Amino acid sequence: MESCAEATQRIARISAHLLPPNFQMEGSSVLKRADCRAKGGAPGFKVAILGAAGGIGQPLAMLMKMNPLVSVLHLYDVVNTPGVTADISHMDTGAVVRGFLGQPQLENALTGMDLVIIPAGVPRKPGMTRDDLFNINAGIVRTLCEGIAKSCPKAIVNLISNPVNSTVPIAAEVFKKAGTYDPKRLLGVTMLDVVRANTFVAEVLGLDPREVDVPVVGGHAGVTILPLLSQVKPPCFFTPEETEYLTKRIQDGGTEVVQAKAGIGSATLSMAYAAVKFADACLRGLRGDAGVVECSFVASEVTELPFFATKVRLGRNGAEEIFQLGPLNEYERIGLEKAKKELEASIQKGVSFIRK
Ligand SMILES: NC(=O)c1ccc[n+]([C@@H]2O[C@H](COP(=O)([O-])OP(=O)(O)OC[C@H]3O[C@@H](n4cnc5c(N)ncnc54)[C@H](O)[C@@H]3O)[C@@H](O)[C@H]2O)c1
Ligand SMILES: O=C(O)C[C@H](O)C(=O)O
Repeated sequence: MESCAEATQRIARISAHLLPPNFQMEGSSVLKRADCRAKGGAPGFKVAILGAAGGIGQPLAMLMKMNPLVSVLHLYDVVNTPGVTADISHMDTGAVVRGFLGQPQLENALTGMDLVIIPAGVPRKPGMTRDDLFNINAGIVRTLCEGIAKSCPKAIVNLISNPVNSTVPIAAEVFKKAGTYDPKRLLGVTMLDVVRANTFVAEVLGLDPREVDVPVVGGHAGVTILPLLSQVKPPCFFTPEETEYLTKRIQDGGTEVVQAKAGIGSATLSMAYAAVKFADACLRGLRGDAGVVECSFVASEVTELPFFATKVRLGRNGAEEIFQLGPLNEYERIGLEKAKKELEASIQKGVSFIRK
């Protein structure tokens, strides 16, 4: 007759074999890495998502698990990562998934990472601006970036948390303080503006959005989002009414979603899609692919401001080349002046938050 202790040991042995080898929670006693045949040694990059249990974090984690360039995926949040990690680890794709819960596990979540994607922080509710998120999200971004400076100072950082126009300068100041700042490796994610611009322009022109390329420059809030409709590919012409409609719709795209969600939050699914599109471009750059170009909010000398979103070429070191704005029409020149005015204040607010 099997004793109670023997039965417990037998069940533990069976469980260890039933659990997928690519699921691990930091501190888990059920399955030790040593018990697994899979060691996560497949070629590819190590990616961490900070804020992985959130509205963006979950679909982003799912899509990154599907990315063949990712060999190891670390999911960090202050809540709910055990469930998200268990769930995503059942996907039969190559990346090994590990979950990390709470501040004491931040260091392990970050150690050895090539790319860190940050969608941690609170989202907007109707009636709020992105700047209204500053008070909460600035502190979150500071803490996470201190962790990056300590545990993976060479990682490329994709910063999604709003207000991006201020959180990127905050991250830069944290890295400067730690002595690890490399401007090429810190990228504010403005890809959703490009994704929206491609979609809305394609709608107006009657084209497939996948054939359309709209540069969106400036920053990521209201008038700082500046679509350059005069530079759309394929080359096309817009009436003044179309230009006004498209510019406003692209600038207010985030608010359109916030209002439609009516208090539940802001864009999550389209953002996860955009974040993966951008992260994939960063990974292709890291791999050494030639000609990887996307828009991003980065340290820049394109204008007199210290940060600005333009097209950048992504390479082994991050944003290796920053492209100039190119020829602007009168409408865009006026938009640029408005964008710079608001951006300057947002950047300064971020810098002061750390320097004060
Ligand atoms: N850059 C963009 O284009 C863009 C687009 C959409 C949303 N956003 C921003 O992304 C952020 C997240 O949006 P969401 O809809 O996923 O919000 P959410 O509230 O659904 O998820 C945020 C997650 O962050 C986690 N979090 C909070 N503090 C943390 C900390 N200190 N460390 C780690 N994780 C922490 C929360 O637990 C939560 O799981 C918001 O600031 C939002 O405004 C940016
Ligand atoms: O609008 C928001 O608050 C979220 C995000 O910045 C967006 O553009 O959808």
